[in-house]
Amino acid sequence: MSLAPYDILPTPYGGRGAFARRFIPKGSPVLLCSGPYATVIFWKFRREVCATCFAYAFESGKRKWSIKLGENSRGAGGVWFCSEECKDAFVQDYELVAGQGIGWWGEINGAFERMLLQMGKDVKPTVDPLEDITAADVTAEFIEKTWLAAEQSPPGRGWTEELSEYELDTARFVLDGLVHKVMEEANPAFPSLDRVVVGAEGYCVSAGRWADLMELQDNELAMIKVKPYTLASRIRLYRFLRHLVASLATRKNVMRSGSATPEGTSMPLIRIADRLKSVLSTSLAARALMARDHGNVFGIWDMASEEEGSEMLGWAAYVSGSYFNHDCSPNLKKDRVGRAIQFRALRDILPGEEMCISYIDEDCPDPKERSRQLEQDWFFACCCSKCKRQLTHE
Ligand SMILES: C[S@@+](CC[C@H](N)C(=O)[O-])C[C@H]1O[C@@H](n2cnc3c(N)ncnc32)[C@H](O)[C@@H]1O
Repeated sequence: MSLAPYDILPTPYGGRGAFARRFIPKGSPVLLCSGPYATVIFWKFRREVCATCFAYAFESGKRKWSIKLGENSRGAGGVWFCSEECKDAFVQDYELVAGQGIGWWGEINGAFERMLLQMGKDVKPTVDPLEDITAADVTAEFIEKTWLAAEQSPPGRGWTEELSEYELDTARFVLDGLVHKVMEEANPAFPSLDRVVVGAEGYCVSAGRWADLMELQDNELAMIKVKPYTLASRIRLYRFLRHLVASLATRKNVMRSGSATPEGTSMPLIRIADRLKSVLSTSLAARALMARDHGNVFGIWDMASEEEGSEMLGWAAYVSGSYFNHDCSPNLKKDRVGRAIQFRALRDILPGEEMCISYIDEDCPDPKERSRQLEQDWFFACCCSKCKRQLTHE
């Protein structure tokens, strides 16, 4: 029997949601997700935000964090932390075999940075017809054919095409998700994957597994209909990641990080690089992750109050937290607690009641304006009872 105070069940308006199994008093902690499955800290904040607990250096009176993992040379990759404990926790999280280190992780991120150095050099002007599609062109069949064509064209040599900062951050998010997928396959006994406990914080879960992430509703078609240019962008990111992995495979014989094989190569890197290459040989996994990005991820915000104007530092996929649907009169609130995200009851919740957060500013009194925001930014038409009530009484 599940330890959660709610069940995940189909909703009358499609997809699934969380329904209270018992009476939940106001203020009770309902769920604590200890960490996300995939994360990205915006590149411009990489030195200011701890990669483990997301602490923002400015809030501690510092310009940046000084504890770093990775070499100092240009294009070597790197990641910053607020403390040695956070650095150790990061290594533990990515270590395939305890004590072997995460040299392979540095190599992959270094390769990413080297691709950035090549970007924009010797670019031959090309016209991508996908850039000009309109909502009328977008059908499930068209999207399918476009992805198929992308996976059938092999990764060329070198990468010079420019990607926007947002695209690069999305590529880092997707890469992090794929890395977790292949780590999970390489070591299915990874101890932190399925942790579930009930303690003072209520029902607590770990990041979950790829299969859990894939259970979430995807909104590929809905999003591309609203923003047709995202199809070209997603295909570009897929091609970029294939290039990245191809470049790893050709460098493997000169690597010395991680544990050495008799040939002097890095075993964990080869294992991960080969698995990444295989996972990107079709578009399935990268596409599925992108299809669940918008609509399921949570922004990582600094801790400043709303009046002070808080800043978004990145975004993260907290799988278990993503089962909560939106309601314009929510009964749950969420708070970030370091790397974790916690959900609490905003009021008493009755058995059988759906448990929802708000994805937007629910104080907006105009239901049409709220619907517009949800359709434009979240790609769905709101079916909550407040909207239904307000819209039918107009
Ligand atoms: C974070 S997920 C919530 C879990 C999702 N229902 C599932 O089964 O995976 C967000 C998606 O749920 C659906 N959704 C959430 N709140 C909704 C609402 N108030 N009305 C209609 N659909 C909603 C939309 O499809 C949205 O893209």
